[in-house]
Amino acid sequence: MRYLSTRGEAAQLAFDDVLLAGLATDGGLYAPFAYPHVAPKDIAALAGVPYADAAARLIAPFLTEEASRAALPAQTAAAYTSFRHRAIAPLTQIADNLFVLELFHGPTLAFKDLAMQLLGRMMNDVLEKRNLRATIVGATSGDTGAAAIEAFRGLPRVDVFILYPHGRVSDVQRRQMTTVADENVHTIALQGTFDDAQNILKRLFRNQTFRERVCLAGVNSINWARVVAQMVYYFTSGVALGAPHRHVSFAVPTGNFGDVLAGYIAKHMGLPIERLIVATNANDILARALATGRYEPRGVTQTQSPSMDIQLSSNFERLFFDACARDHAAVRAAFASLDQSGAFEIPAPALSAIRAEFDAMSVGEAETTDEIARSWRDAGYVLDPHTATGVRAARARLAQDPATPVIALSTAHPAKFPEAIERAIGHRPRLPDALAAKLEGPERFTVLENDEARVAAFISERARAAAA
Ligand SMILES: N[C@@H](CCOP(=O)(O)O)C(=O)O
Repeated sequence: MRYLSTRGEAAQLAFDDVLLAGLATDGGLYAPFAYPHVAPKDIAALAGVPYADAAARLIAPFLTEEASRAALPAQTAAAYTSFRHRAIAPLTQIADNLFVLELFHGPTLAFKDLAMQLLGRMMNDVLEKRNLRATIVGATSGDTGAAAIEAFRGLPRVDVFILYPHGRVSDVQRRQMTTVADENVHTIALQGTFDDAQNILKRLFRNQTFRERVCLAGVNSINWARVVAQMVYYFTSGVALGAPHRHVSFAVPTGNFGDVLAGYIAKHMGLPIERLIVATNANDILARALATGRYEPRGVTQTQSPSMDIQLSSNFERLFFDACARDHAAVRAAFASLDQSGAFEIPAPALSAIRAEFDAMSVGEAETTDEIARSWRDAGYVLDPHTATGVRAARARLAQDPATPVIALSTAHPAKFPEAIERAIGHRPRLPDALAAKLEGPERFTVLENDEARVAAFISERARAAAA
């Protein structure tokens, strides 16, 4: 399998190079030339298979080098040992045909661990094989940062710099990043929004001199390996509910569009998915884009689901690329228009293609609180505020099509957002003891203004790859 940039002007790469490259040099995102097909008998054969083995089977066709394919089973086996649930991603039913896929049993209590624990191992192996160092820079609205830090802390070949929006993540999310003492971890509180942080990150990737000097690598879902690792739980949960013999729908709380894109990849590999339902909070660019055909970010609104306080959803570019029949010029024109005039129109055939597979729904603050209270009252189940948007959207889908099961992705543990939970149900969920103890340490972070040059200088001064 080889990879091409959505914008068509960067070198075509093998998987291991894509893993280290992050964003393509032309500003596009890497995508595989084709999605590997999984035959119905091979989907059925995943029933009862341990999660790590299923991951190795499903991810292998995306790798280019034979040696990397050979190393994969050991990497997936190691990646999921730190999870607190034997099933890794268990399903819980909370209403008729409504299931919650619990993706928060990893070390940082969010779905990001499912991919990041594997990515850390894959990247480290490639760096060792090539005798290289890397400087990982990541942008986070709350969960990616902690997961990346946990996956890369203490690794001798890697320095990690995480940019988060100052004052816009929960206390638990912040402490998960700032109480880590390892010297290769640097946490930057950016005076801006997540979109500002991600914009800086993308500009750093397009600054060839900086990119080469620090051996820049990325772990956001701009990195294809993140998306591919997240595709696995769509298969395992779909199979648990009867795939390939039965269709299922998925409701996915969405900010940067990486998680729901992983569902789209699973569908294009052969998993029988009826609908992919995008759930957003008040930051509703995706719901508006699907409804109107105009992709137009507005100012970011702060909500009780901070990880989704995003207006510029990076991975929408990969979907748009496919929806435009992989026309690089159309992608370049759309994203140039976004840069220059702040919006682009989705061409009619592309919009129809997207609407054929996706629904979208924006869930407001009051509805989110109401959904947390309802699921607790009716099912005795505590949803985190992000998951609540997904469950709300799943209920709306079930009202239209009660016969097809809907799996709502539970993206984070409720204990990461105690205030939101207390507001809805009157008490705070407990953090798992091991994590609570870790968060007690002193905090270490640097506040930087929203300025690319300041951030670049901060990183250059500290990145060991730059000094080598
Ligand atoms: N919601 C994310 C934002 C970054 O998303 P990613 O999937 O591209 O890493 C977060 O919690 O940080």
